[in-house]
Amino acid sequence: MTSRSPKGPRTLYDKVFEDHIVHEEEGGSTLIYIDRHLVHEVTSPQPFEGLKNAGRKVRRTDCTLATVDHNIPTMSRKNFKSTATFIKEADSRLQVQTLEQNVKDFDVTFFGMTESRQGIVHVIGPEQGFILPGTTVVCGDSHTSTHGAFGTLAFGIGTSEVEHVLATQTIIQNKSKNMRVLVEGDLSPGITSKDLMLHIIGVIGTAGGTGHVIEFAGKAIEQLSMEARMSMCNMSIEAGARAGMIKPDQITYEYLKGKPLAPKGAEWDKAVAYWNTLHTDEGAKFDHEVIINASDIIPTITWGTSPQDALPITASVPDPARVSDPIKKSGMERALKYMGLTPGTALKDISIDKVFIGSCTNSRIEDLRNAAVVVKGYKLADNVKLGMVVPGSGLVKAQAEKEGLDKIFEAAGFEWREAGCSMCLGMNPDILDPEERCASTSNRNFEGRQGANSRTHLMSPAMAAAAGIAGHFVDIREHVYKNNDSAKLSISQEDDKALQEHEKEPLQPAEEQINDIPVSQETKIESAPAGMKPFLTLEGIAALLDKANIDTDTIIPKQFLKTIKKTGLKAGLFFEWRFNKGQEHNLKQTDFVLNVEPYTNAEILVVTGDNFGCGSSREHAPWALKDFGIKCIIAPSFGDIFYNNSFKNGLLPIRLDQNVILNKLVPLAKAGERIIVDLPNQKIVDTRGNELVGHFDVESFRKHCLVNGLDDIGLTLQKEEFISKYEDIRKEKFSFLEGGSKLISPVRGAKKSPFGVTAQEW
Ligand SMILES: CC(C)[C@H](C(=O)O)[C@@H](O)C(=O)O
Ligand code: SF4
Repeated sequence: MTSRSPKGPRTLYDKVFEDHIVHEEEGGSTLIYIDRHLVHEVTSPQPFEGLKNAGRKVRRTDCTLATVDHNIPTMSRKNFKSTATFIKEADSRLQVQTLEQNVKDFDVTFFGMTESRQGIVHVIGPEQGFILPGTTVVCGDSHTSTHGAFGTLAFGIGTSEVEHVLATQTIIQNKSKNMRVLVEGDLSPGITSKDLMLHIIGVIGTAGGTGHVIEFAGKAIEQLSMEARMSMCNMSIEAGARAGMIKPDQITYEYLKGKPLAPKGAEWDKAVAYWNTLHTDEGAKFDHEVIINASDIIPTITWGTSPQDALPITASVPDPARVSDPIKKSGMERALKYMGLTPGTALKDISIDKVFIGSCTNSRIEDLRNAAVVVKGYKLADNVKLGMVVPGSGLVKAQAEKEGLDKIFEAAGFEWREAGCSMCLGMNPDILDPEERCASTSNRNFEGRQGANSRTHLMSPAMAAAAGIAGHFVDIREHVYKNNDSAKLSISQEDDKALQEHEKEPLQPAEEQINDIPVSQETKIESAPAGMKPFLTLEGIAALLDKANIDTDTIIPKQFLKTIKKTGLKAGLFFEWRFNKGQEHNLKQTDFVLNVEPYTNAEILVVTGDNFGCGSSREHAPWALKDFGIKCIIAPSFGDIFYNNSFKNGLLPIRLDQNVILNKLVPLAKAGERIIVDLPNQKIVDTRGNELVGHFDVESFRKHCLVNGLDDIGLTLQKEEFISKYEDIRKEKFSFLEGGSKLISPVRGAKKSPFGVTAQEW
């Protein structure tokens, strides 16, 4: 088994993956080198603590760049004195201060709150030229996929993997499958890459890309700007993909040339010569291909609680009565109830309470320009309580102010804020009140995402801005622009009619996520290091979750991510489902399965729907499940990052065919009977010894680690010889990557920041 593709034409993904192989393990796992590691405050406290405890250092500080974004308030920093006084919320403050301390202790380049290069982690990296074509990029954040716009292999990782990368500059990976989304033809005027991506997710579904790396290709993609490409690749994770990629081209090079960390002179020429080889060869095979006709796409927004609930703006709220699949039907009913919507209502008739323009999907300068041109000369509608514009970085903010965009927004009644994640997930004070409806340019509309019981509709910046002006959703093509040259865009009635009938069934998710290797040989039990308990046989009660697309925001909402520890997360598990706010805001337990006897003692979750653990990379999800007592989850498919994170925490995720789950396991779960999961023999039996599942797949390396309770940082460090050999070759072949974030320098007049690090202005 090798992760190298056979001789012959290769895809863009094959090429980048193969150029980073440090060592191939038995059984298909591969150690790959990581060129760029972005770090933020939410997923880094535990890894840095892990390094400290083990006496390890950050292997390549030049390959690492940190900032603060999720927790920070977005109000004016004019009177900023210190983090201690500026961040009022204690847990948020502690997380930010912990990173401030860690970057000092580990000598990591950091854009803190006192300087203009701070911003959302996925905005600041490209802005500096830190992200270069052909590199491998990771971050403890699912939207790392953004950087695939440069032809990088970029993906989100869990907190354990953050520690692994900090310590070893490598990561253990299984090669994903290749998928291509070919977007043929031209996008119509006014249609953005956000509309295109929402449309694609609506077509393939949130599990459509699971186990794959998607390459976006075709004429419509080639015509997109770098910022528009980033918005698209950003949401590859919402399509379930490991990563999204677009081949680098002239547009990429023009964007990069002159950026502070982009190669210069002869190194630039050497880099471009390499980058020009980064494309899918003629005749290369994709495991899966989807063809989209760009001219089919009209402005698209979401109506439900999953990004795949996307419809053209001309459509109406869908009717569950027309859906036959019982899991889909009940999911849809639940979403409509949550969103407070009635089937048949025209999307354009839905009124809104708030507008959020920001997030790593749509907070770059082009996004702000597109929104500003819409609001220019208008005021927010009377029913709109708040419109917020949150630039992606201090540099975006400065550029927008130079162009006068802030004044346009403020004149219309929008609030102009400082850079950060803000209301995309509301870890800071920017949240919606219960039942408030928001036109949002972010990427996730999960239950509770922007605040408990909040209602999020995803759309492009221009559409969100127009909704703010009108007070309800509008078709941007009908917007009348004031004081500028943008003409009203025309709608082809025919196109609209065809698109109204949009209830397309998402494609089935890939039948297997990763090539599992059944293990026939006996697994040798080695003694486990302290911390991870070996996983052998588990006997326990199974609780049933009859739902698809259970995202990690639902498993553990954002307010529980502010911890700097891995423990004590049980209280937050399925928080919105397990608790209701009673009178005087006392928490009351609901009749959610884990609150009901005997399932309060469940050790196994049996999930009937696809894509359990989709969405965010938060390793807090497996931590919370483990803390509750869950040790094994059985589902038809899992979100890739969650699947990975589970193994790192001794939690066994098992993928089984939906029919097997329904026929063999659901009856026992409903009866509250115990089942036995036998990992060494890879089977499931009942307490009388009857076989329920004769064989389940699990990759041999993962099984080995679980059965032996092994820490994979220790294992990787034993490969030091291979890592340093790779680094020697890299220094020659990819000399233009050397130096990295260490080449960032403070400018003249830089001031000392309150925590003693020189503020870096640019
Ligand atoms: C906090 C972080 C782990 C998370 C992610 O991985 O996506 C966040 O950025 C999000 O958008 O939910
Ligand atoms: S998705 Fe939202 S919370 Fe996550 S990194 Fe992007 S802006 Fe931040």
